[in-house]
Amino acid sequence: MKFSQRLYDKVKPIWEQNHAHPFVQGMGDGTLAKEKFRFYMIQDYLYLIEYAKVFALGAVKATDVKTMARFAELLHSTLSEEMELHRQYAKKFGIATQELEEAKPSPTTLAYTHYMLHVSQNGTLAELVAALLPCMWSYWEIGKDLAKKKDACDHEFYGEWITMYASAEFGQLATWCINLMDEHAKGKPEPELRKLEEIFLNTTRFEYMFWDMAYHEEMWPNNG
Ligand SMILES: Cc1ncc(CO)c(N)n1
Repeated sequence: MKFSQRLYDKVKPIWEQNHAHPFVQGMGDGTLAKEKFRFYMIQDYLYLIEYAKVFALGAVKATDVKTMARFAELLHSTLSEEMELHRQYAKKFGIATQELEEAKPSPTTLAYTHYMLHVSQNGTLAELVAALLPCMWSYWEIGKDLAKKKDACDHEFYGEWITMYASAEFGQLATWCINLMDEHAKGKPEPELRKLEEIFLNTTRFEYMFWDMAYHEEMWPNNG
């Protein structure tokens, strides 16, 4: 069995919870409150700034030029394409550039991004890939799932989001990451595989928490 299949089986129940989450379902049927999506967009923009740095670290840790180039492409496409989607949404939702740039991360955004950066800075390339894989893979799965729903891709607010994450281009990036994980897991002893599995599980848990944080527009307690 491929290592990625083992990872998938391990987190399947959590991914099912992601798909069933009212935030995700609300994007799919178009009923999600705009305020919640606005909150999500701002937090996700902050998330992507840190996430892009994980790709930069991937380029640093890559041991061949081809992998290095691919990480550089991912860094570029995150900054110019994925974050451009967010900037366009910000315009649509009346979020000024200044508000976007001055926004502060919620506890969940901070914990999630810091965990990913910690693993990426201190771990092996395989550990870095295990940390970022749930982000790409689970968004692609959610995108494809929502795109199947009637009219979802044409929705005034959520259609562009669904179209981007369901796209073949995004799918190719996710597939590349899945293959890279399998390549780097090959021949590794069981204790190392268990460590990779734990990292993958942790960022999967954070993905769920991110949806939940957005749905509840959760910042620090006591308005602090
Ligand atoms: C929280 C989160 N996970 C994954 C992605 C996909 O890149 C994203 N934009 N945001």
